[in-house]
Amino acid sequence: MTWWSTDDDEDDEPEFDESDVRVRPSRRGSRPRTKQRPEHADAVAGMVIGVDRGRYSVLIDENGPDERVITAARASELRRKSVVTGDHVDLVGDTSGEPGTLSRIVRVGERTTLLRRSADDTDEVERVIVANADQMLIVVAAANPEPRIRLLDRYLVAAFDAGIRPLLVITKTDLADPAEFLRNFAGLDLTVFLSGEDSMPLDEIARVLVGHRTVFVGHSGVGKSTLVNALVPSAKRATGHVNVVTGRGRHTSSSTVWLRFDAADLPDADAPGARPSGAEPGTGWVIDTPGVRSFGLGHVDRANILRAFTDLDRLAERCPRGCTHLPDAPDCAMAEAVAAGELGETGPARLESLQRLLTTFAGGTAV
Ligand SMILES: Nc1nc2c(ncn2[C@@H]2O[C@H](COP(=O)(O)OP(=O)(O)OP(=O)(O)O)[C@@H](O)[C@H]2O)c(=O)[nH]1
Ligand SMILES: [Zn+2]
Repeated sequence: MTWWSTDDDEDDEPEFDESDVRVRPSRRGSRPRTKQRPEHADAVAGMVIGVDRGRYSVLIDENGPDERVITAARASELRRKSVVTGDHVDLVGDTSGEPGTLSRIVRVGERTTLLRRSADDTDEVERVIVANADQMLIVVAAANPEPRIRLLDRYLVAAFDAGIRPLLVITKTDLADPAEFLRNFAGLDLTVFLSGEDSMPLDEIARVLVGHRTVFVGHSGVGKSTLVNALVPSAKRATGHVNVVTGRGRHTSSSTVWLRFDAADLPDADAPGARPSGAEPGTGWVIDTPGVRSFGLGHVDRANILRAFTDLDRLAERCPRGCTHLPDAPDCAMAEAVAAGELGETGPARLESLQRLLTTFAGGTAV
């Protein structure tokens, strides 16, 4: 997985039934799992950044001299294999991107992460939001609307389940002090940015965006658009109904919008001495989710929640078989270790967070 300990073996990775081919080596190295299709040896690599009625917008030669967005369809040989935004794909046919041309996607690369949601918590049918994002930036307001613990829990579970590292931005700190709210999450290893009307921590956020694909999520009215526009000034023109990604793409019906983040585009980046904290130059992706109104978690596997709490998860093998790890679980090794102070000062808060998430969201059998 992408951000927690990777020393466990490969069996712990989520299994995506579509991942039997890969076009890029995974970060785990290159096990020879590729099904070679020599007939497409000359295929061009790209990344899907929009899906609209069976047509895919694919970015080719990212940051290169021939960068372009082309339109593609799925080759019939892919059969029922799905193609979603964020997928790394291989293309054949006309990849020029000239108006009216259509390329063919012949391979889909193995996904490192997959962010999904259900329609509601009882629905096990999942919809993919984005593949291969490695961070989720959760935007919560300190007030107006009031922050809600359960809502943040919900985002965290979605991130943990996807194998994505969560980050938190608290906006509107000029209206209220979020300290009390944040105390509920003290046990989590969560990076928190505080943002107010006249004090947006753009350089600090920029530093975590460079080199990453970060999905932005947040409830309506929390100031997500304000933040996105500040981080990606060119997005200003793009808010509303037309989503321009690189100036060439138009993607209206997918629930995600890919915006290129470039640290050099931040306000005052060129003014001498204007950036004492100095965001590293570089680019990344801000993936906005204007169409995502809710995060149903009917598909979530409790093992994925546990895995986000590496220190506690390790103790689970000392638990009685079928232990729920909840407050009423007899002889739970986690509770015993925390009570014995084995997990340090933040141990109790971490266990409480884990129990809260397991109680509220985890389906499936006890592990
Ligand atoms: N006081 C204060 N107001 C803010 C701050 N950030 C955003 N706002 C205001 O909050 C309101 C909502 O901001 P938006 O950026 O439109 O919120 P959003 O999360 O994109 O909401 P939707 O557009 O409904 O998805 C706007 O009136 C903003 O000006 C902040 O840090 N402090
Ligand atoms: Zn237990």
